[in-house]
Amino acid sequence: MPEEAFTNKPIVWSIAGSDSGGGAGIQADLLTFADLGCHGCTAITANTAQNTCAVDSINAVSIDVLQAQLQALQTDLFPAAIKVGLLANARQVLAVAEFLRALRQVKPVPVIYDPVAVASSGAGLTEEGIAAPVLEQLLPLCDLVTPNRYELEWLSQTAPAGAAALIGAARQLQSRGCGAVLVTGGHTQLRPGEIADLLWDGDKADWLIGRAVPGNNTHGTGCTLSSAIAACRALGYPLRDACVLGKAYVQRGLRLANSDRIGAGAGPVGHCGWPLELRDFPEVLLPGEDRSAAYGLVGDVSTQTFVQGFAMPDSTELGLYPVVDSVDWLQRLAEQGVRTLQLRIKHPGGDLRAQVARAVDIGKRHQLRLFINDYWQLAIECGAYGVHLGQGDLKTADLAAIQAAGLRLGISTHGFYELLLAYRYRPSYLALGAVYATGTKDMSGQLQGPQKLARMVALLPDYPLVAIGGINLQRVAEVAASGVGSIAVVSAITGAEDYVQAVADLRTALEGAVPAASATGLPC
Ligand SMILES: Cc1ncc(COP(=O)(O)OP(=O)(O)O)c(N)n1
Ligand SMILES: Cc1nc(C(=O)O)sc1CCOP(=O)(O)O
Ligand SMILES: [Mg+2]
Repeated sequence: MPEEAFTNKPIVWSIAGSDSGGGAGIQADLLTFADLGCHGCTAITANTAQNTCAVDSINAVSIDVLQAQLQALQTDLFPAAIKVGLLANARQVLAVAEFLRALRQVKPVPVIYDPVAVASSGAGLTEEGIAAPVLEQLLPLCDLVTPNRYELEWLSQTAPAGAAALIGAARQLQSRGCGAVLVTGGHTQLRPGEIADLLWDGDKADWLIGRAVPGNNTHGTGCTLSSAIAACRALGYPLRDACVLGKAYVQRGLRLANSDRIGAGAGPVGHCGWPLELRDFPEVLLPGEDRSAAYGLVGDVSTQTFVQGFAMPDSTELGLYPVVDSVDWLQRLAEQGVRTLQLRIKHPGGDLRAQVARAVDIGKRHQLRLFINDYWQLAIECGAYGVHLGQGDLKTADLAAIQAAGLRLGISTHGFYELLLAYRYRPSYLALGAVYATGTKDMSGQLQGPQKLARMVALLPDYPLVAIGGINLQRVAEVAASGVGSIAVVSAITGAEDYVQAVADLRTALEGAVPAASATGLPC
């Protein structure tokens, strides 16, 4: 039963070259895997002799030796994700592709390919003639390919000048059969001071914009990024979140290790632990914002950006936050002294406007923080306290009108990418879900669990944050340990035998709960 590895840590493989200087390749990959809580295994493709100044030689291992390593790993240490780096010649490309194809038949595993061809010093790292087997055999087996600008030129056979051309080249490369392409921005500053990576997933271009870090310790950034993404995939993060986290991990390494002095040339990027600080995370570019022209997104749907953000609630701690589907429920819960509530009518019957107006009236009489889900126009018309919108609504709702009317805005998020995107609007609160599976709404594929929740909460410790999804009395302590200031529930109240008791118990549990540094699952 090889795919059931005997391990309680996700196993990640690196199929890559050894860097004798310890800054890139296998050495960087193993440091990254360990740092992010994974066990790293290796299949070495080449033994390079290099230091921080130059690559003196590249010594490819034989196909037998490469296959022997892969075979040994497969029988005992089945991977949860694989990073592929330097492949020294066409024979290696074909052997790795053949192996991955067979492995897929056993169990699909995310494969992240960093198409290393040229060292940052400019030295060529592979034999001529590997582009064709890479494109034809390896690429279709990869979930993500992470070229830098030069590697993109090499593989797409184009010389993209400018952002729009980069998007075109990434599209073209992805159309060769891989799941997505992440073009790293270290070699091209499209705007001063910004290092932007482009993610093309076959559907949509996303720019992840980081800040340039002055300094020379940049060796191994590409290897570290791809191995961090592989580690995050192994830990269960979806691709977009894994890219955001990988970029944050590299940014943190650049920031914290930049005063290190290792070697006379470009020193290694740091490996400094799980990123928990917002300043290391990229900004997600919103289409239609001023600088989007510089990133080739002219003519896209217009988006409003908000320098000042939305009106804030009176407290960052919104407490117990029931989400209910009728005005009667609002009335009942307001009478129980609940202060934050949401009207979420998914199957409207009767006069919707009248229901929203009645809800707003109850809200005013009881001084509620009352959010109206979905119906933002009615919420504005009726003078509601606030509106709650999902990610899809952000493309269609008139956010400027909501803001101008002085309404608060809550936004749903599911994972790091959506959190960073929604945060760009500076809403009145951010909802993080779904913490657990729930019968109320199909959230499969968007479940976070308490540990991921805590890692997201750590980014915005002073911002109003709401946890939602499958939360009940037994889970309140675990959720509140993340430090989140509010807990939204549907069925724990509206499905309870005795809702009065349920409200009392949930409030007591929430008030008695304490944030715990250990909730992130990281060393404190
Ligand atoms: C507090 C809170 N968080 C998330 C949601 C989900 O909102 P949305 O994404 O708009 O999905 P629907 O609720 O409309 O199905 C919420 N309602 N409240
Ligand atoms: C409406 C909703 N939105 C979610 C999100 O994650 O965005 S989870 C969810 C359902 C919450 O219901 P319950 O408390 O019964 O699990
Ligand atoms: Mg909604």
